[in-house]
Amino acid sequence: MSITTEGLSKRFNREWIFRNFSYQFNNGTTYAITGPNGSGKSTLLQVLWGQVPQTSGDLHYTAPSAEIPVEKISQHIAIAAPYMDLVEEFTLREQLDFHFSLKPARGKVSPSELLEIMYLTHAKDKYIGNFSSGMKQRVKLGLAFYTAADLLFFDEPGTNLDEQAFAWYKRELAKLPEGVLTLIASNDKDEYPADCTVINVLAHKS
Ligand SMILES: Nc1ncnc2c1ncn2[C@@H]1O[C@H](COP(=O)(O)OP(=O)(O)OP(=O)(O)O)[C@@H](O)[C@H]1O
Repeated sequence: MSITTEGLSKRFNREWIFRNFSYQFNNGTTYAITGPNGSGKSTLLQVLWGQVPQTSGDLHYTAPSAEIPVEKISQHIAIAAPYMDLVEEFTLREQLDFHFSLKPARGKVSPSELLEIMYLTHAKDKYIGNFSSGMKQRVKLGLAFYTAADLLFFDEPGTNLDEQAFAWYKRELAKLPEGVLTLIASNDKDEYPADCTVINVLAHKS
């Protein structure tokens, strides 16, 4: 999967968040979206995954065989972001079953295997609403890593993770299969690979 933007622009009220952003995000590549608080990292990600409409410009998703229309892109993406909520009323096991009833798992990993991968088997019958913020973040990341998606979006992935969980996040990131396009919005260099392509939103304000 690749994403091509042509003159992509987003304005909230009178403020241009980014303007005339033309770029090709290539298949199998990892990108960091950087910029200070409020510069537009989350907005750019949300426009790129088709949730927030752009003010002007074009956005194209291309799979190896064909172009994918924006209304079908949700089948190809996985997202872990602070504003994407889990279902608080579900137990963890129910959350996993629900998620994988909507989207297939990467490498046919089973919910039990994913519980182990996330180091959360002990919490499988606990309600998500009673999880700590770090546990919730591990679930969001685990679901994103193990959904069979061509496009992965992470917004502030290290939020609330302790040292051990952060190391786990880095290991899982490094294990992603070739061919996955990964975008990471972050201001923390540790959250994205040192050799990835960095795009600073501030460079696209005009
Ligand atoms: N729905 C909205 N309506 C109006 N303004 C918005 C909306 N969403 C975001 N903004 C504004 O757009 C700007 C960019 O916000 P955004 O959340 O994309 O920044 P960010 O770089 O991700 O910030 P942070 O590092 O704090 O997460 C901010 O000024 C914000 O107030």
